[in-house]
Amino acid sequence: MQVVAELPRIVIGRSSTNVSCSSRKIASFHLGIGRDWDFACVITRVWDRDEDGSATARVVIQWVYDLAGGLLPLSTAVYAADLGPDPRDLSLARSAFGPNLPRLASLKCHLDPRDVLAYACPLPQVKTPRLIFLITGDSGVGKDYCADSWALTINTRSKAGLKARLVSISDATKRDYAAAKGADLERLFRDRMRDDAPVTAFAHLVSDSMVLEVKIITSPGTKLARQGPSSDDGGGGDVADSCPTVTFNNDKNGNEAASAFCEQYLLPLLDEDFQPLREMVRLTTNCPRQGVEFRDVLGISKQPGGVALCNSLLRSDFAGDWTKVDVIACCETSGIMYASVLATHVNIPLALIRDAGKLPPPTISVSKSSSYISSSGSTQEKTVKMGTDAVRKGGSVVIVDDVLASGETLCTVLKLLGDAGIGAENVSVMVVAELPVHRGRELSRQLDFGRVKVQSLVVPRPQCGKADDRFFW
Ligand SMILES: O=P(O)(O)OC[C@H]1O[C@H](OP(=O)(O)OP(=O)(O)O)[C@H](O)[C@@H]1O
Ligand SMILES: Nc1ncnc2[nH]cnc12
Repeated sequence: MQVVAELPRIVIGRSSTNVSCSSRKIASFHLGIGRDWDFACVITRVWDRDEDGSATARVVIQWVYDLAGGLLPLSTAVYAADLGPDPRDLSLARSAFGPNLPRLASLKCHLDPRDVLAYACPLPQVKTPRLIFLITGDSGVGKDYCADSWALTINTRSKAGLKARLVSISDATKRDYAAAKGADLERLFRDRMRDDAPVTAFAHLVSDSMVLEVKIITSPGTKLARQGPSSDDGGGGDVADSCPTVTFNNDKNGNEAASAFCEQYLLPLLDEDFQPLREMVRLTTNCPRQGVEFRDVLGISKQPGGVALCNSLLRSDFAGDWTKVDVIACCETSGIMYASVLATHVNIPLALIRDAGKLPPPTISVSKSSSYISSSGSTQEKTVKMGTDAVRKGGSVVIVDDVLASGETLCTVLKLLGDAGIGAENVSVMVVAELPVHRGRELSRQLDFGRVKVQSLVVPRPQCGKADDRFFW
């Protein structure tokens, strides 16, 4: 652990036997922190090698930390090398890396998920929010009021002890986010948070979190009464392909209705059962090809109780009414496993969509681009088919799949259903795991399927052993 701080500059050496803060090393610090400093303070104490790990060595090291701790507030910058893994080095790392520290921590988390380079630097834990509720609605419907109420309800009532944090998506938030994630700040500033499809616009930017939209509406009379006639209506109004996760009617004054809504609709989304399912999705890097992160969603079935848990969540999380669903549609291969178990339990027939040549005629067909995982970089196309009698024209269909990634598979199924006379307004989608980074919702919106309600059970957990999973935001 070595530190050079400015005004006064501090060089702190911790080493056994050989004092390593030679003038050569100090010279190299010059390169590390620039030349605009006047002097460096070198703090060094030594112990004999055979006292490594002894009480004496511990006292010596503590002395260095105490002295550095006293001097750091007086410094303006720090040069750091060989920090960690001692957690006491964290404050030195903070001083050394300043506002870049969260970004460095996030990069380390992604590039070294198993913490092989534990000795490189003691970095803070990256806290990834498990779930983000985007509260939307026209100006004056009471977004701030409801957000306050719901955060309070979550913080006091969540059985899993999850904590909610309120954040407004201001320029400052975007700046913090860009610093932490290395995102393109210019683009974040440019892209307005679109009220008509905010999950689509936002989810890929926070791709380790589940993003859900809670839309607040009121009658025009209530809005007028609360806000006055001269208000500027900043919201998007009713948009044809708006598809919020849940909608809250905030016409009644007082907290009672908001709090009851949270209990009924939001708290179940924080159900503890989603967490084990999320953890069952293992990650393999560079599979099936270099640069690809494979999420083994089908592997849930290899874990004790995995299929049963998944099935029960698919059943209970569905925002619609299973008794009004005519058919569950699924596309080979992996989706069929989850769809068939679900179909058995909700007693609904399956419409199987299979590769050409695997279903008896008569069939209808559509061409399909490869899924993100199955494509080998090229744009391969194949034909998939469905029996003409698999769905009734105008019937109500739920598509079930294991993964939503690029959305190619989902859009193919939607096209096929469209050709069979099932309009987007009669279709819902349930997937076990969503990988927002591949922007499947965006593709479905581009192809005019924005009105289709897509629900996913989990966004697989970020592969960082240190993430604090009790942290809701
Ligand atoms: O959103 P997308 O990029 O289309 O990815 C999602 C699809 O990818 C997988 O199918 P795939 O046919 O690759 O593999 P499978 O045979 O295991 O179902 C998965 O089962 C989904 O259907
Ligand atoms: N299991 C998976 N992991 C990663 N990307 C995918 N795209 C489709 N399926 C996927």
